[in-house]
Amino acid sequence: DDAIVQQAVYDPSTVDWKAVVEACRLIGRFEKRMAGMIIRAGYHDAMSIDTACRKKTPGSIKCGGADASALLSSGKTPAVNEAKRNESQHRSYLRRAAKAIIPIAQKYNASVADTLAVCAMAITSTLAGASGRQAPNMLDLVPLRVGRIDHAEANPENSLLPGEASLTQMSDYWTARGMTLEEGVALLGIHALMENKGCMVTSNARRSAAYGRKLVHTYAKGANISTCNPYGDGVDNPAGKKPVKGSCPRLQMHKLDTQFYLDLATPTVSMFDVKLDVGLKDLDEETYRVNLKDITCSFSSEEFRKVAIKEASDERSGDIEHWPDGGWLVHNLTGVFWSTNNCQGTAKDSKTRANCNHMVYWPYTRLDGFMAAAVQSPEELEDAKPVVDRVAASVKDYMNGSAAKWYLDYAKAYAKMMSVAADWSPKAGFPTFNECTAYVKAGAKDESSGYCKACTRPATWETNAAKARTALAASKRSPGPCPKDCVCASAAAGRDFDWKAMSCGVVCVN
Ligand code: HEM
Repeated sequence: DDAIVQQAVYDPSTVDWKAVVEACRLIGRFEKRMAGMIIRAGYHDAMSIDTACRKKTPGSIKCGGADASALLSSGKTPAVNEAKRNESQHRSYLRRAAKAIIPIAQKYNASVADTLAVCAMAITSTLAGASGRQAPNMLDLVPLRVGRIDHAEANPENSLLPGEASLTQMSDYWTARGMTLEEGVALLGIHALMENKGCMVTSNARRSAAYGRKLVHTYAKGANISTCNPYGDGVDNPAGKKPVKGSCPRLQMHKLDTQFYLDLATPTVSMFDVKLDVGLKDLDEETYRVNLKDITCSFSSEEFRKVAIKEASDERSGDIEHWPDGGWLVHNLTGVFWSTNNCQGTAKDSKTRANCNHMVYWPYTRLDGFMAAAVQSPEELEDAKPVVDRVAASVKDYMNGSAAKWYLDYAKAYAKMMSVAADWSPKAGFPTFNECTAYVKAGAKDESSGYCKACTRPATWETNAAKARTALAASKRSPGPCPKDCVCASAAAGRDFDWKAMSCGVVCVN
């Protein structure tokens, strides 16, 4: 019956979006690294698209898109579980994002896909921005449509761009997904958030036999190593200490500005492969100690650092083979190496010189390195000139332009990316983020409408970071069966949601 199906349609206008945004910001304030992880999760969710499939069957949910399948798909193999794929392994970021996002969606009766899109755009405001300011909330810059429908079925495998792709492949990749190359370049500026930007303070970086003679974060025995973002193991720095300011001019951790483009435009950039094929348990004591520092350095909260230390020590003692999905150190990164020679005053371009005050080694992807080459040494690239020129023009634009311009372009591109292949509810629309505060609660069912009864916001609504902590801790529970009194699941029948794989929470709030 049409009327009943219509009733079951997801209506994003009933969601208290302002509260959703606030909840996302609490997550970011609790652990700054969660910003990068959630932003990356949004990207992986939205752009895992089988473009041939989409061409053949436009709008088919099986072809991929921003449907929260990155967070909801479950199963034993990568084919049916996006979190188990290679590209999802790094620090288990998809799992961490799922644990933060799903409870928020449940609480506010929003789709998980919408919650992920909204959070990924709002959480930027928990990071430092350009010139000592706070980075903007991207939702303040552009409107974001809501009404995405969730699908717990995994999006197609092998549909994300590998880190070693060429510029031509990158151009084709974005174009096939309805995005422009320029939008892709604007999005990649987010790689400013890649981990360990200036965490470690030492001049003793060296080549390591254990790492195949690659330059890594390995240091001469007894080197005086300190971190700009002190970690909380209680040995070198007191637990929970905030990142140091002032004495660490190279610290870029948790800072969202145009540093990515400035780096790409730094003279004497070169790339090398870091094949981390040695597990923690095979490292000598000194190297292990430094690696531990390095690992914990990129987290801002004591809680996440403790987990990182525990998991590293479990891996070292052989209790877990890898952490926790088999992805601890096995991912292959391409390092991008900047000589600082030209920073001492020989560089012709004063703007560039002024901005190359970073460590000699920061991790970026090989693709990022190719983008640097488009600016530095285009003759070395095999890509067609128009592609190289377009990449170089965009990079230079952001290098020379104001951060405000990049923020705006990035926000536009991110909102578009989260929308191009979404499956929309007929009630999709643009929220003002100031809508009603009503939401549904578990247990009671309004017989006349078939929905859960609306209820008012409890007086004890969470307004502080301590509560975000609780939410995170609670979210570590694996999804259980629907509570007995949760009679509202049927209200979501029209939403094509896999209730077996997930808890019933998208409708029912515990
Ligand atoms: C299109 C080509 C892209 C490639 C090849 C790529 C690849 C990668 C790789 C290899 C890493 C590092 C992981 C590691 O250390 O093992 C990374 C990190 C990251 N990527 Fe991308 N990425 C791409 C696009 C994007 C886009 C469009 C976004 C979002 C707008 C994004 C957001 C991030 C973030 C935030 C991180 C750091 C996450 C963290 O805190 O660990 N990436 N990416």
